[in-house]
Amino acid sequence: MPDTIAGMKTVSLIGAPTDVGASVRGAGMGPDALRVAGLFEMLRDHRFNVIDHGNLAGPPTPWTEPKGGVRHLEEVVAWNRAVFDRVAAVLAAGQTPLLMGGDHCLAIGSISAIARHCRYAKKKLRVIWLDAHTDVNNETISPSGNVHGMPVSCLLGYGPKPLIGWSGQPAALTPEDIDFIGIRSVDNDEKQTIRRLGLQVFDMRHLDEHGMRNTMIEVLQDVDDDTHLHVSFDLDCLDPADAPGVGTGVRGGPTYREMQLCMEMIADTGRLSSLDVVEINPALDVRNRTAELAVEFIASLFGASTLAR
Ligand SMILES: NC(=[NH2+])NCCC[C@H](N)C(=O)O
Ligand SMILES: [Mn+2]
Ligand SMILES: [Mn+2]
Repeated sequence: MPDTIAGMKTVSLIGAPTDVGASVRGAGMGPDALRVAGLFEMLRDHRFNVIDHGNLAGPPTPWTEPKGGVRHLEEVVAWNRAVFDRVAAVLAAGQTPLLMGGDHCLAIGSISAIARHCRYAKKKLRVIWLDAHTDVNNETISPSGNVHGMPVSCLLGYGPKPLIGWSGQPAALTPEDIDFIGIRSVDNDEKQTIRRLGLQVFDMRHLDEHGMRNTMIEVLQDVDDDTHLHVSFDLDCLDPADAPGVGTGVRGGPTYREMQLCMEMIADTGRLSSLDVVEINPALDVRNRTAELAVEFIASLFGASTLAR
């Protein structure tokens, strides 16, 4: 492994087996799919200490219709509370949290805990959001009411009341703290929010025109020694031809090679400090291919390039 991540000694796997923020069932099986695909062994083979904390507990998904524009709010709060508490504990122990979702609503708890940690540790938080979607809906504009389409709004302080302010500040993130990569599905009202907040969205058009290398140089330019880099990796960022096991797949994603380069360039900064791996839906997958692909990309993210020791 490159020396740059030598400081990252213990990776803590946290399973959050729920599809509470989605309307397609199955993302709750994501943590075990990642285990079966060998996530623990891969990290251990790359000389990390790895602790698997097992799965968090939370309420079952009730599969009710949205109320006040939000589906399953009470259960979403309960799951995120569990995620927040465990991610906070792992960070307090000086370990690197790797959240195994579960759907993308869990990024609310995960990134809120990380933002609070960064404030106390005097680190500059930067979030890289790898996704086909910007997930910047809220209860007034969401076409679905699904909270997995709202985590970014909640973290920016614009979501349903019970889901905002968890970091100890009105907003866990400011718009400059987050970069979106791979975007190709944005709802109409989300587009206005993106423009109003000036969010840094590197959509597929941008990747087509500038390539992954130039895009990542731009994204990573101000990452320095004081930066805590968090990656929120929604597997639907990939093309569904490569990653069929997702609930809201959108064709036209980055290629396998482009995604590998993205991961390697993040690894090269030596500043990756936490990770969400979300939206794997084994019920829709083909022989666990999507979880296996995720493990390959996570290996690159943690520094396992072809010529690394
Ligand atoms: N994390 C995800 N897969 N999000 C998909 C969101 C889809 C759509 N924009 C919605 O709000 O319902
Ligand atoms: Mn998505
Ligand atoms: Mn997402």
